[in-house]
Amino acid sequence: MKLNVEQRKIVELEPNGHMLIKGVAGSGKTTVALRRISFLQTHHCQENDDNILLVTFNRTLLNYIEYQYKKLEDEEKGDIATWINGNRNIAIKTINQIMIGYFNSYKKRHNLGLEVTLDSRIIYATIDQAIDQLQEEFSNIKLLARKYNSFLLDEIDWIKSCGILDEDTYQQIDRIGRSTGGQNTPQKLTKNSQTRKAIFKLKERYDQLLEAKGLVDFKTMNLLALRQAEEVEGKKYTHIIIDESQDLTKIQLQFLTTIHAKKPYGSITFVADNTQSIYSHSWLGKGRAYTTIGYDMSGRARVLTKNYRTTTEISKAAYGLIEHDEQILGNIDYVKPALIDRHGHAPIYRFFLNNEDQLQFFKKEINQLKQEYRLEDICIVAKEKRLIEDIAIGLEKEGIPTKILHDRKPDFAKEAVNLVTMHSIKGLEFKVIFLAHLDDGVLPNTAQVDVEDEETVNTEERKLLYVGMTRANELLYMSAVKAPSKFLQEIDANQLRFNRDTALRPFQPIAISEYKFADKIADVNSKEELIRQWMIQQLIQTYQYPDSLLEVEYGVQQFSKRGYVDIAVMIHVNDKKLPYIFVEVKKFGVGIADAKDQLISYMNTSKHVQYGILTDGVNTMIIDRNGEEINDIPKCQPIFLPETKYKSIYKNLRNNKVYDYLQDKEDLEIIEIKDQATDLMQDPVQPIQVPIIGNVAAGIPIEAVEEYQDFLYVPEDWVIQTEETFVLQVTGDSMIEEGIRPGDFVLVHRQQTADPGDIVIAVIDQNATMKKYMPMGSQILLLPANKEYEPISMDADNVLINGKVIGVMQKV
Ligand SMILES: Nc1ncnc2c1ncn2[C@@H]1O[C@H](COP(=O)(O)OP(=O)(O)OP(=O)(O)O)[C@@H](O)[C@H]1O
Repeated sequence: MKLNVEQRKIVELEPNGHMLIKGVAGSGKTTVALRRISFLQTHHCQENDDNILLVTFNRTLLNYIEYQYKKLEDEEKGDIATWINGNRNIAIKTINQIMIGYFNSYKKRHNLGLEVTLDSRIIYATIDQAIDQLQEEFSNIKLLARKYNSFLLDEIDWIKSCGILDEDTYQQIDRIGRSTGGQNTPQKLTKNSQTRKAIFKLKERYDQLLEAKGLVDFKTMNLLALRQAEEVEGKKYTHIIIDESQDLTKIQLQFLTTIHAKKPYGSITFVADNTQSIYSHSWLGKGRAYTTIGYDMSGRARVLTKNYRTTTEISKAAYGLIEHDEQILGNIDYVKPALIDRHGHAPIYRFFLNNEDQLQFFKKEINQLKQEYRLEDICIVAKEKRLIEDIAIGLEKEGIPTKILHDRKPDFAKEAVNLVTMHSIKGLEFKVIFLAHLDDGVLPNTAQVDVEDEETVNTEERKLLYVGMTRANELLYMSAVKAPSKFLQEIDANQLRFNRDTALRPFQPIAISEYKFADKIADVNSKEELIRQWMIQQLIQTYQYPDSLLEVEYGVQQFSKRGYVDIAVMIHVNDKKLPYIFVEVKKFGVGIADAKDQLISYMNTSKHVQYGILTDGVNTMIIDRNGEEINDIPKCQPIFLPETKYKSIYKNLRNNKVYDYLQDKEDLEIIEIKDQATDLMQDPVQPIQVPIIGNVAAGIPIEAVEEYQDFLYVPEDWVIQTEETFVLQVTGDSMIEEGIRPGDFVLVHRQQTADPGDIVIAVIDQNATMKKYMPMGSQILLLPANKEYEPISMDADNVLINGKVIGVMQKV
C-alpha cells in the first residue's frame, strides 16, 4: 500500500515535542502510527534507553494490529516488519497493560496486598454498604439512596477518572453531559452543594470499604499507577504514540505524559478522532482542549480527511448519521470527511420480527457470501455481548463456524465468522460487516439516560453506530429486530437497499397526506395501504415509472371471478397500454409465502405481465413470468412510455435520400431529421412551413391563396423555393410502385414545365393526377407506377403541368 502525500509527510515528520494527528474513520491514522514507529526508531533513537511506545485503548485492536503486522512480515519483508518481534525498545500495549504493571510496582513498594476487582457484584454490594452508612449524616440528600447506586458509582468513577483528589475541586468542576434530572433521574449536580459533598464523602467511604476487603476498583488502580509513575523513576519512553487518544481518561493521559522521557529529539503523538469517542469518561473526546493536559496544539495538528476503508456508498450513509448531531459537529477537533471515489454496494438494511428471522437471514447471506469471501472476512457486530453470544450459538447450530473476538487473544486467521461488540470493533476492519440488533432500546440504551443526559447518550450511541458502519471495507448489512433504532431513520433511506442486488429501498412509512391515487383507495387508514403506498413510491422514485403508468386496483378476469391487483405497472407497446408488472401487498410483517399462488394466478390472466412483486414491507419476493424468484425488476425505460413523437419517413426525390422524420406531438415545429443511409442526425433545424392544401385530385391552385390551416414542417434545403412549395395528400394508388401510397403527403414545387421522368401533378380535363412525365414528340405520356393502370397519352396542348413532386412524406 502506498501512503498518500499527507500520510507520508506525517510519518516522516521531524519529531518536535508533541503533535496531534486528527483524522476521520479509516483515514489511515493507525497505519501512519505504525509506520511512524519504524521511522522514529531508525532516525530518532540515539541512546540505548530510547524506547518507543504505541499505546492503544482496547485489547482487540492491539491483537489486530499485531496480527496485521505479523502478516506484513510475510508480505512486505522490509524495514517496518522488523520491529515487532524481539525489539526490546519497542512496545505496543494497551493502556491497561502498562498501568497494571505500574500498579503492581506500587503495591510492591508499599507492601500492599490489594487486588483489582472488576466483579460488579462486589462493587455494587460495597457502594450499597457505603450508601447505608452515610444515609443518616446526609438524610436530606435524596440522591443518596440505593436505587441510584449505578448513577452514584458512575459519578465516583468519573471523579477518579478526572483525578479529582479533594472535595473543593469537585465542588467547582463543570459536569459535561450529566443528567439534568428528569422524572426518574437524579437531580442536577449543582456546584458547591450538599449533594456534591455527599457524593465525595461516599466516594471516600466506598474506597475505604473496598480497601478493607483488600480490593481496589479499576479507576483507583489507575490512580495508584499514576502515583507510582510520578514518584519513582521507572522505564521511560522517548517516543509515545497514543492511538484512539480521544477515548482515554484524564488520569490515563496524565500517566502517559509522566512516563514520557522528555528528550530534545523525543515526541508524544496523540492520534484521535472525536467522532469515534464512545466512552463517557473520556477526557479529550468530550471536546476538551489539549491545554487541559498541558499541551498547546496550535500549529501542531495534522489532519487526514480521506476515508480509504469504506466505499463511497457506505461512507455517505455513515456521514448522514453524524451530520445532524450538533455535539459532534461543534466539537473543536471535528474533521469533515472527504469521500474517495471507490464504489460498491449500498448498505443493506433489513427489519425482522424476531431473532430467528434475523439469524436465518445471516445464515442465508453468509452461505451466499462464501462464494466470494472467506469466513474470516465477515464480522457480525452487536451492541451487547449477550446478543453476539446468542447469534454465535445460533450460527454454530446452523453449521457456520464462529469466533467471538473477546479480550483473549483471538485467532483472527481462523476460518470462522467473527463476532464482536460495537465497543470492541473500534479500530478494526472487515470486508463484510453485519450490524445486528440495531433495535430500539438497545441503541440508544435508554437505561443509560438515568446517568447522563439524553442528548449526551444519543451522541455517544450515535457515534457507536458510526464506528460500526465505518468498519466495513466492501459490504455493510444493518438489521433490527422488533423495533428499529431511531438512528436508522436519520440515515437517508435512499442510501440503503433492501438486498444486495436489488434497487429497492427498505420499507419506510409514508404520511397519509402524501398518498397517491387517493381517490381510488377504499380505506386510506388500512394497514395494507401503508405498504402499497411505499411500493408506489418505490416504483416512482427508485424504478422511475411515472404515475401515469401505475394503476391501483387493476381489474383482472379469472374465469368467472373478477380479481383486483393492488398495483399494476403498465407499459406502452405499439400505442397500446399493457400490464407489465403486478404487485400484491400484504399488511406489515404478516408474511408473504401464502400469497405467491394468488399473484401467479393474477399474472397468468395476461400474457403481457412479465414480473410479479409480493411484499409485506418486511419480506419481499420478486418473481418472473415463470414464477421463479429473481433479484429485481427492470427500471422504466424510454420505450415503455407513450410515444411523444410522430414518426415519418421522407423520400427526397431531389437527392434520392431517405430520412427519418420525427415530429414532437406537442410542438409540431420541433422536428428531428436523420439520414437513414449514414444514420447521422442532422443538426437541429429551424423548419419552414409548407401548406397542406388538399389532395392530389384537387391539384394546386393557380392563384396564390393566403390562408391555410395545416402545414408540414420541413428543413429549408428540402424545397426549391418556399413560396412555391405545397403539400398534397395522395388519394389513389397509381404511383404505388414508386413507393407512393394513398395517404402519403407529397411536396410539390409549382412549375409549368418538367423533365422526362419527373413525377408531376398534371391537370387533364380539370382533374389533377400524379404521374410520371414522359414527352414523346407532340404527345405526352403520363405513366402510372402501377401495373393495374394504363398509361395516358395526351396531346401536349391538353396537358397542363401543375407542379413537380420533390418529395414524399410517409407515416410509419
Ligand atoms: N494511502 C492509502 N491507500 C490505500 N489504503 C489506505 C491508505 N491509507 C490507509 N489505507 C487503508 O485504509 C484502512 C484504514 O486505515 P487505518 O485503520 O489505519 O485507519 P484509521 O484512521 O486508524 O481508522 P479508524 O480510526 O476508523 O480505526 C486500512 O485498510 C488501510 O490499509
